[in-house]
Amino acid sequence: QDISTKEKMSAHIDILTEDNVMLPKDMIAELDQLIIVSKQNNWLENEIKAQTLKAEWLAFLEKLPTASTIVDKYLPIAQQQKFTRLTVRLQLVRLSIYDSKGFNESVELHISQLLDSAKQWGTNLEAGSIYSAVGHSYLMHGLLDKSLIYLKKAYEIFVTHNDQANLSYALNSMANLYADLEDYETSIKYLHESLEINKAMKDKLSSSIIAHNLGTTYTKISNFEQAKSYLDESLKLALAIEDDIGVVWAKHALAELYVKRKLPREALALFQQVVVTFEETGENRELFNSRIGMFDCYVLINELDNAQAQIPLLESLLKKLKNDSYRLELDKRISQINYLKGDFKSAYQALLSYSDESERQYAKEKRQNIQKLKVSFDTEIAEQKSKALQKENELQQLKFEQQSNERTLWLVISCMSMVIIVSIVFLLVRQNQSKLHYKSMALRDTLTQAPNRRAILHNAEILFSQAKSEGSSFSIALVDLDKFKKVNDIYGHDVGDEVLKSFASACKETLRKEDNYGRYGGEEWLFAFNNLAPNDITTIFERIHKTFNLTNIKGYPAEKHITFSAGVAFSSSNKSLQTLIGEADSHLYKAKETGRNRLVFADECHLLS
Ligand SMILES: Nc1nc2c(ncn2[C@@H]2O[C@H](COP(=O)(O)OP(=O)(O)OP(=O)(O)O)[C@@H](O)[C@H]2O)c(=O)[nH]1
Repeated sequence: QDISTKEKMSAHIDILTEDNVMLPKDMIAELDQLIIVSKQNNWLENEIKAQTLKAEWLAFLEKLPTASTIVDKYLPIAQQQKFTRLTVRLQLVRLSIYDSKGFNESVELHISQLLDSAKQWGTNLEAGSIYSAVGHSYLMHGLLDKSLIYLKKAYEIFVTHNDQANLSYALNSMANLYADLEDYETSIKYLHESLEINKAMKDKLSSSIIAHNLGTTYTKISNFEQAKSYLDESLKLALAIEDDIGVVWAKHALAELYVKRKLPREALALFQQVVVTFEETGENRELFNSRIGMFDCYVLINELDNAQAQIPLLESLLKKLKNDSYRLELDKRISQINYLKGDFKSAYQALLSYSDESERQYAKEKRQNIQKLKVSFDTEIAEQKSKALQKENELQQLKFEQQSNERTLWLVISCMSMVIIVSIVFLLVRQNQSKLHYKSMALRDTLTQAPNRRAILHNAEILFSQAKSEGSSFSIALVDLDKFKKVNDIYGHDVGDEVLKSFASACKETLRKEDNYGRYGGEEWLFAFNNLAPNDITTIFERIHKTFNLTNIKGYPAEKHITFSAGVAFSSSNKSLQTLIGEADSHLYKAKETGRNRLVFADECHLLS
């Protein structure tokens, strides 16, 4: 392999990580080589990558102390260098090491840390690996409900990513779980699925392990035919890949199957083979189990001396194992062999010891179960608490969102209210304005914009009453434009209109605020004055006359003057306004009669200049 550059070596280690075919010992040898090269070149990431893969393999081969040394050294470095994926993998190796020491608080703590980091990975493969390892760990410690939760989580992630290798591992763990629940049918179903995947991947090592599991499970349900076929397959695969441990395990399982099938000689032959290997590898647990198997076989074929010969060997193994359940197994056999050999006293003593040990173990197991339940219960409570906290946070968040929505709603409502209020105010103002407009229209002459007949009569009435109550003088003047018909006839009605407008403007410009005037009808105008002497009235009309004739009237020749005539009447004690107007009218008539362009009072006349 070309490992001449850092990148090439890294890619090569990735290929090794995916490799399912290589023999374990070749894999370890290759990794050791890569570790040396990366150390020489200072390729730290490659070194950790290779060490991680090596630790995974060692843990898988149950070489836990060596795996542990690697994890202790490289996990802190991976964390420090922020090699997150490698960190997760090393943490999982550490979990499997802790697992082997039994369920305790450090396992629980490690699991909760791993689950925390799994959350950060979402549905990535890393999260799947964590869930799978956690599920496996719970499974090992008999916490089956928890195990199932995490194995299923892992299973879903692996299906999504189509990660066959991990999928088969999760399936295998699930199969073990159902076997523990004594639901062997489900267990076998998962094992078959897992085996198919591994066969498709040509992963002989995993296939051998799963075939072994299938064989032992079929043994449990006494389906000896299937059991034999899968154990044979497992043995064949293990031999093909020179997996010594796999070979021994398969033979061991076959031997147990033969014991169950009451074929002690066949079983014995296999046990005799496996003990040699277990003695070499120092796997004392398996060695002990095999020697117990041999003992049982010798008893079955009635070779009691050979059976008895196993006892001291088992005793010395037990010293190394320091396991109470093995003590029980051994006491049972000691009692049995003494009984069979007729040494009833020793048999009885061994039975007593068996019974005491059994009682002690039962009590211990009970305590352990209680402890286990307690840990499980505490975890459950912690989980519930964290869930409650999460829910509370979610609620808080919702509340906050609701509040902000409410605030927005109120803002919208306030804005809308403001808009509505402004609109209403606007409409009210408009309405008021138009009311004023209509009011002004009702009191104003539309052509000249001067007060109309209604207005001038109304104003005159007010002034008249005021003068009466104050005892001041009040006078009325009725004015009529001279020969206005001619203006219309000669210059047109429009020009006539312009003349009327000019007269109105001349009046407005000239008169004081307190004087009142208005268009009485056609070209006739009514004026109402308070506190004015005839002279004052004359001055006013002179001024109006002047202003009127100085005004440039559109369509009317400037040199041609328009004159007007007026009849003035003064109030006296009991005259009404109408009487006064009537008087003024007759004075106007007089003015017209006497030559126009003049003011006629009751007894005097004034010519306008
Ligand atoms: N252009 C115009 N003419 C009007 C209006 N109102 C009345 N007139 C005209 O004013 C004229 C009034 O004429 P008359 O009352 O006969 O008298 P006159 O021609 O003014 O002559 P004297 O009053 O005798 O000086 C009529 O021809 C009306 O049609 C108006 O609003 N616009």
